[in-house]
Order: sequence, then C-alpha cells, then structure tokens
Amino acid sequence: MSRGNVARFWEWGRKIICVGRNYAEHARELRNELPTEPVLFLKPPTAYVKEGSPILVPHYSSTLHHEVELGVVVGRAGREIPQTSAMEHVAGYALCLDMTARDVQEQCKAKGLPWTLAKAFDTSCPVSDFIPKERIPDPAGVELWLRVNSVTRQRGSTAHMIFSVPYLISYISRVMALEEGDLILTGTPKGVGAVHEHDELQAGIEGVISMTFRVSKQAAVHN
Ligand SMILES: O=C(O)/C=C/C(=O)CC(=O)C(=O)O
Ligand SMILES: [Mg+2]
Repeated sequence: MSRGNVARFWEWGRKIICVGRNYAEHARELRNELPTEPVLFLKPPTAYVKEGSPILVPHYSSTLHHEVELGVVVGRAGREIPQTSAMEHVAGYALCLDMTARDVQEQCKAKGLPWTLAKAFDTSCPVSDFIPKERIPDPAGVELWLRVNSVTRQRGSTAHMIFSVPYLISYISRVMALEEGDLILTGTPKGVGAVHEHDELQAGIEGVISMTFRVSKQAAVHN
C-alpha cells in the first residue's frame, strides 16, 4: 500500500528520534552537564497530535512541560550518512513540541531508568503542517518561540544548537537507519516550563509558521 506524500509524515507510522540537551542554556537550566555527543531518545508515532486535538496531561504526571523544537523530516533513507551529504536526506521541516512529564523524568533519572514514560505518551509530539525545505534555506538560522496563554516562555535561535542538523543526521544514521517519513526533533532552547489543563499554547517559527493547542487532562485509567 502506498504511504502517500511525505508531507503527511505523521500518518506514516515512522520513527520520531529526539535529541536532548542540544542547547547549552537549556542544559544548564535543568542543571545538566553539556553533552560531548548527542543525547538520543525515541517517541512512537502514536505521540503525534495535530492542531484541533488537545495535548493530554498523562494521568500519572502532575508537571507537564513544553519544549518547542525544530523538527527535520527525512525525505531519503540512509545509513552511515556523511555530514557533507546529510542535507540531501532532508525533505523539509516541522514545528514540534516535545511534551515532557518532567516530574516522571526526574524520577526516571534518579533511578537510572529510561525516559519512556516521561517522553513517549500519547500526544507528546504536537506537530505543525509540513514545511518544504525551500522555506528554510538554513536550519541554523531559525527563530523558535512559544507562548502560554499569550505570555512568551521560550524564544531562541537554532544558531545556538550544540550539534548542527547535518551532524545529527550523520550521527543518528550511524546508530539506526533513517527512513523516509522519520522525524528528528533537534532539542529545545531555554525557557521550558509547566502547562496545565485549559492552557493555550501557541508556538512558531518566526516568519514561517505558527500553531495553537489546548491542554486537557487524560481520563483516569482504572485497573
Ligand atoms: O536531562 C534532563 O533533565 C532533561 C532533558 C530533556 O528533556 C532533553 C530534551 O528533550 C531537550 O533538551 O530538548
Ligand atoms: Mg526535547
């Protein structure tokens, strides 16, 4: 069966590969050391949510944080991709949120456990429409912003990424094969913080795209 156009990448069921601690000021605000190589984790495709549907606070978390990020949509599969040809594998971009159950993440970190519960729950990856590659000539020259209830919380330039988009594509493709329709979240600038039920989140890439989401609570889960 044809998967259709990669511009609807969120319908493809492909990997969401996330990079953490890729901005020095964000690493510092969470009292983390600067990474010497990219910190990677995954979200499942069930994490996707589009405008018009709510972001859900997981029933097991009381501190859901926003993280605005530039997403890179993979347009050509590859393994062991050199940095010099990495951009040939990019179809385009998306504005993304890496919603994070921060309280659960802190517990996982304290116990030395993976971050799956904190990062991979349903609706943990709100995404914008696809942004064709030509609309962002330089992924290191993008201004990201996020407002909660009209108050600016995050504003930062991708110029401050520790590891560039070509470096990340090359690095990730030496760990796992990249496939058409995969999405790479490139990390968040400083200013992450909590959101609550009924809050309105607006996020944007300056001059390119913006999106709006509401926050709801996940229904209680009974055994
Ligand atoms: O190590 C921590 O305390 C938190 C790390 C993150 O949540 C990493 C990211 O997702 C990010 O920097 O964007
Ligand atoms: Mg993140």
